Amino acid sequence: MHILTVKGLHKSFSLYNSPLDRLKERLLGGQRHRQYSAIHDVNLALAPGESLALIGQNGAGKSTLLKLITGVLLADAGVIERRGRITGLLELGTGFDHELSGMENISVNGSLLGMNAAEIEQRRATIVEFAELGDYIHEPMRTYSSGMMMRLGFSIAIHADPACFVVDEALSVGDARFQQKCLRKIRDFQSKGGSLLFVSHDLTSVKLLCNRAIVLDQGRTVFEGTPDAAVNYYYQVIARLDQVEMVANSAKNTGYGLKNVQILSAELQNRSGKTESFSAGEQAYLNIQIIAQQAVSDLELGILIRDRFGQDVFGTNTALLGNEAALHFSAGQTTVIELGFPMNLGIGKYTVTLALHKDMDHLEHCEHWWDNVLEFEVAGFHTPVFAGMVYLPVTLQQTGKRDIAA
Ligand SMILES: Nc1ncnc2c1ncn2[C@@H]1O[C@H](COP(=O)(O)OP(=O)(O)OP(=O)(O)O)[C@@H](O)[C@H]1O
Repeated sequence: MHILTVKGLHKSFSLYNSPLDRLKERLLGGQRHRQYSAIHDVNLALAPGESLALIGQNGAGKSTLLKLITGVLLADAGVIERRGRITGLLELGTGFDHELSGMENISVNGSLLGMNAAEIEQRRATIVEFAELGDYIHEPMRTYSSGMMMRLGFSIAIHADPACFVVDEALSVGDARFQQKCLRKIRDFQSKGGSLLFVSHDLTSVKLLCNRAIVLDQGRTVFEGTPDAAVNYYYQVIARLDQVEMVANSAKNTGYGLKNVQILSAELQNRSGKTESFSAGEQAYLNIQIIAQQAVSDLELGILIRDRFGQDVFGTNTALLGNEAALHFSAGQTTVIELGFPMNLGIGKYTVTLALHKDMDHLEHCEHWWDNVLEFEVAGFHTPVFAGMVYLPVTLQQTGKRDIAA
């Protein structure tokens, strides 16, 4: 049984060139606007305990979809079935009366979210405590900063006992410490079986918090899958590759790009030769074989290491390394490039992604992006034993020795 089902959802907006056109249309009649389809035939389903991310470029329709799901906007067509309360943090200030105090708004906003008077009173102290607004809780909300508004909005929404919690970019206005506190609260909510709908441009958070993701492009669902796969697809959307090329590439699973120059193979080695298992701190070599079908100059080679959760652990490229000599390839040429680095990573399994592109990143001119070309493991230590994800070569010095004055 799903807690949320969306079927055939459509939403368009009337766009006017100027406010005057809107007025003229009202007074004089005649059409002076054009329809813009912000959400087009979107379908999705969310099971209890599932966490779904919506990713896409600016204007893709993510916020509009969340507003339709939470009932802030009405759809033109389609069905939204909700089982259980859906609350969340949408556009800042939504659902607050700015002339009333924060304390009074707990009642206003709480009842909008579906809490009855008894529930609100029962949770009021917890909501106030979580929001950490001090005496400001008694001031009118028009005096609040956006961060303060976010604190109160988040606190009410998460304490409203939702079945599904919705988070839009609004979370990002909080300061870093409060954001971390919110993320901990979201994880706690998930661990108790709560579902999450999450919109963020922070793709690391998407991978960290969600187990499924949808890519929206111009109001349509263009991809649905694991967060890892969705993020990769999203990069392809940004790189504006055509659909046919994307499908063909994902079927072969050897990456995407123009492929005038492409990575043929890659291999990891230690001092003894080819291996997929390293000790922390051991010297590693990555050998990459590249073939050029056409002559291409000024290419950069990039490497990205991810952990088993798909989180980026380390990434760099020849441009960032300050390698003056970008790579040049002649037609029909095969090249082997070796990257050497100490494997200063903690115990665990990792993947290697490689890219050949122009400039600092692969978003504009991408010759080849090959996701998860290799897997390897760090098991054991060449360094002193350490905890965590990276090895930092710590030095120790005892300085400033002084007797404490009697
Ligand atoms: N009230 C509105 N009136 C007219 N057009 C709107 C309205 N709200 C959204 N749109 C348009 O609908 C499209 C989708 O907007 P939406 O805010 O949902 O995108 P988004 O994916 O959330 O983008 P972002 O990442 O920038 O927040 C955009 O082209 C936007 O201009």
